Amino acid sequence: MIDKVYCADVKPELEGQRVKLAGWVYRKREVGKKVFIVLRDSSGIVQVVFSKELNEEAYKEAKKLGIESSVIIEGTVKADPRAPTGAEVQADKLQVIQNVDFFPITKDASPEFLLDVRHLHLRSPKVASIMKVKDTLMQAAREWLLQDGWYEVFPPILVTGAVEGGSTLFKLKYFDRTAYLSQSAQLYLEAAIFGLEKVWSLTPSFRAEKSRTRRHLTEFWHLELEAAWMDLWDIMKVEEELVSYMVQRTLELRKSDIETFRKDLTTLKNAVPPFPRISYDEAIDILQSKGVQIEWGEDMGADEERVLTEEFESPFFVYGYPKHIKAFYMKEDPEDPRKVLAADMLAPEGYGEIIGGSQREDDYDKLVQRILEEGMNPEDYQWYLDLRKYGSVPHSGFGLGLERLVAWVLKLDHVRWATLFPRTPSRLYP
Ligand SMILES: NC(=O)C[C@H]([NH3+])C(=O)NS(=O)(=O)OC[C@H]1O[C@@H](n2cnc3c(N)ncnc32)[C@H](O)[C@@H]1O
Ligand SMILES: [Mg+2]
Repeated sequence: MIDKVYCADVKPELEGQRVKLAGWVYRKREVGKKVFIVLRDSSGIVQVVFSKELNEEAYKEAKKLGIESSVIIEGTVKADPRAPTGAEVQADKLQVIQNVDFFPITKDASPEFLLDVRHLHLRSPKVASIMKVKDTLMQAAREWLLQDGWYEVFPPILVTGAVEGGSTLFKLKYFDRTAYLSQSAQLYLEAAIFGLEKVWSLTPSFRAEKSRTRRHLTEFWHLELEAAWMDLWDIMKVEEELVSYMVQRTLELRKSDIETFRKDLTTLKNAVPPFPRISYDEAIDILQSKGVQIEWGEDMGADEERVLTEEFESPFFVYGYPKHIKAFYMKEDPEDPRKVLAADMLAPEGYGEIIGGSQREDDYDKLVQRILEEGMNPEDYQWYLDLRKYGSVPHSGFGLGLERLVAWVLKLDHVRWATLFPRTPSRLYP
């Protein structure tokens, strides 16, 4: 490994020190007998100056450099308030690893072109910031889950049935059988709670969603929790404590990356428990009072949720949805058989649903009935039904869409920017 420092390490207090840097040419300009390079590495950028007077050989080589050329440079740190980071390196040594004559990404590149060359776009500082924020959100989640006594488990991705409706399953040939890509690890997490009680997983989930919205991917990263003995209200508290810790910790560790995307941090700072809670009934009343054409019993889509989020300055819950618009596994509300014990967490600023959660039906016969009502075959879910035969317990859980959380935290205009290689109905390459 090269004995180097990072661009972000080059600060005014290092004035006079000799440093070695390795990275890529991010920007380049020539002024008189000097070449100014903005060098990029994983930590950020720093200005590097090559001058004919200091070292003619390095200066001549620097003149030939193209954008994104990979280089190793050595030189002396000089504090300079005019430099982008307050200090620069006056280089006297340049090793060109690979010179690039033409880099295809230009300033006026369209979003679709950037996605066509996503493998090259990943290196941009803004994309790197998104991925650092996503990394920190998940590191924070792991911190919280560990200290709160949750076990990470590793459920299968190759499965035999739907969790969230058969219409969004990706089917594949599994030897002489049919398999599907997992829509959610939930059912397997429910099996795990009888030994571990509180479990979580981070897996890719797959939805053959034809909806082309700014919040749908066909493959997304799904953080899911499941807990024995918890009811809906318990799991909602877990959700708000986890999301609050993730957001506040990321604000603490990645503030400058976040501010690259949004200046107003109010809603992020407001993400502290208790999050506001409204019932589905209250949500319908609010929407109708704002002129939205929606009746009780109808599902809220992205547009309705966007309107609803205008009422809040923090994430909030909507609970108590009608049974017929929700999944088979959700427990009927004992106080109102038209409803289920389900709650979604919605992010403000128009982002809407980031978490779907519920208390699960723990009665064998009622679950069989719900499976039949949904037109599914109980035999396909025999293993899942068994969990209601051998020491069934009240239990609840939820799934958080990691890209949707990142999109809200950074105010991205589409979840596709929150994942390394987005998958949508029209995009499978690169
Ligand atoms: N363990 C559970 O209880 C999870 C449950 N079985 C489930 O999958 N619920 S969900 O369909 O609302 O999806 C959960 C979250 O997963 C995200 N999600 C769900 N679908 C998508 C798509 N297509 N693209 C991106 N993100 C998506 C979104 O944030 C949802 O709130
Ligand atoms: Mg949902």
